[in-house]
Amino acid sequence: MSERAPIVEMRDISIEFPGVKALDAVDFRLFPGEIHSLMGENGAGKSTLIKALTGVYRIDSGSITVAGEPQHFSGTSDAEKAGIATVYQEINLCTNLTIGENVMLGHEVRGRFGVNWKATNKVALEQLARLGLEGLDPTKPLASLSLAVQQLIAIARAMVIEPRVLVLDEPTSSLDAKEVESLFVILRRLRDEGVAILFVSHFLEQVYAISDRLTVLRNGQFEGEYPADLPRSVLISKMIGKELEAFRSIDMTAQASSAQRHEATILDAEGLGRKGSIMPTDISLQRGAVVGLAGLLGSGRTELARLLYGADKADTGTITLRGKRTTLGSPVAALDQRIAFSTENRRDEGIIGDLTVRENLVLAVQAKRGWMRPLPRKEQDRIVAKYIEELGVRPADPERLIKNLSGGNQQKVLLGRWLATEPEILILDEPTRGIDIGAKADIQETVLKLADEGVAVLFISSELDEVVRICERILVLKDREKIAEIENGPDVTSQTIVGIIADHGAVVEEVAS
Ligand SMILES: Nc1ncnc2c1ncn2[C@@H]1O[C@H](COP(=O)(O)OP(=O)(O)OP(=O)(O)O)[C@@H](O)[C@H]1O
Repeated sequence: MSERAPIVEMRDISIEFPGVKALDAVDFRLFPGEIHSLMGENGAGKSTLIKALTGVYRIDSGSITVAGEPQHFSGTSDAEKAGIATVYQEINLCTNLTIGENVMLGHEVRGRFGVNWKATNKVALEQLARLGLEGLDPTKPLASLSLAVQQLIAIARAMVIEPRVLVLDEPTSSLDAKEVESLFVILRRLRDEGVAILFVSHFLEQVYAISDRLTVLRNGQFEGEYPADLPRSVLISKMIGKELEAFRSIDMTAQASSAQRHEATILDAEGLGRKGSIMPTDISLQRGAVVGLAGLLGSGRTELARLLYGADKADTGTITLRGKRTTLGSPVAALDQRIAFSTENRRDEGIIGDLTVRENLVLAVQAKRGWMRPLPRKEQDRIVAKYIEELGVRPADPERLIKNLSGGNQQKVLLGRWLATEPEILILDEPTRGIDIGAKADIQETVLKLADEGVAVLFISSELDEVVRICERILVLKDREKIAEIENGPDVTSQTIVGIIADHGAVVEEVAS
């Protein structure tokens, strides 16, 4: 590949934020017709490099050339003009418009009397067909599509400008396995047409499945550029800068410790359900046990969790907490009962960007005490120091605005916020999403440690491997219904769960149907 000229060449790129050198003399090359993954731990500088390439950030020094032309981006439209299109993690589409309007937004075909919708929809259809989505009707509302298909629409929209480079920042973080495969079919198709694709994901499996080459960043520096057949252990050690044995194997910890524990039921829900959200379900949580909720997106995992911590009201069933019938009217009432919930949706429900790491971390403790009784600063400092250390938040600066931390580090602060309330029941919804492999192991270990200390944990994750690794009991949900509950053991693998879901027989949505 390297005999050909790169379409993008970034040389010696540096970007500094107050107190952090986010990129330090980084080189990066992208070739036409390749899928290239940018790899690195949380905070390594991946998003910053992408933002430099897409014109969101100005570079402090270095040079960017696209197709041999030197570029000086002072905004995203400059990057677009140079042929660089971006699809961000949070899809920027308008749900109140049609599919065609979304694809063509800003590029509508105009006639003498304004927009010619017939012609616009025709072009939209061609764009969709290019991605193999010809089955979709451009005149239908966008809202009629699943989130996964909306993501494909976002790509169709990005492709309208006929870009030479397509940048995808964590495009798979809310897709299930089948949806990821549909996305990959489309990416391969575009690659084969000669588009250069830059891909960021924390899912190693996916990186290996889709990439031709990899660039690794570490601590804001260029670590290396490799073909994508680099052995995994080598890749990981390049990302974390240590040999792999520094990694702890925690596979057996869950099963060993669960055998020793006396498990007392702390929460027992019977027939808990809510119309349109989750069918009546039995679930019980024990002190010292990690119970997993597995299932595809939309299977009702989060909906069930919301009933357990009082965010939604159940319309059937009962909750017995510490032996007493209870109704939890709100999340604050749940906190009073020492039930904490960490959400998967860190941007909308979790993180408050304009507050510092310290303020974000103590928020739940403060809410629990009541806002009239401010937490003494000394106590705040103690809590903050403890969780920054335990969870390895980087940079370890409590006074930094949280919006300036990398996504993975924000996720760690969010987890710390709930741990700080010292819950007896901890509900974690996708706690390791967007988190690099080193930090993931740290969080999994923290969860097991909490269980060892007697906390009852409900662990929700789309990554079945992770559920199997740390949960001792697993509830499998499908189509808003519990379809199985299994004890974990040496014979249980992620394939066992996939099998349970597949055998249950319902049809998974086809992308273009
Ligand atoms: N706007 C900003 N102001 C100050 N510091 C920032 C800003 N954006 C990023 N940083 C810092 O720059 C460094 C690189 O962050 P970046 O978001 O590029 O990492 P990343 O590799 O994308 O991480 P993740 O995998 O967690 O998303 C981090 O230390 C981060 O805290």
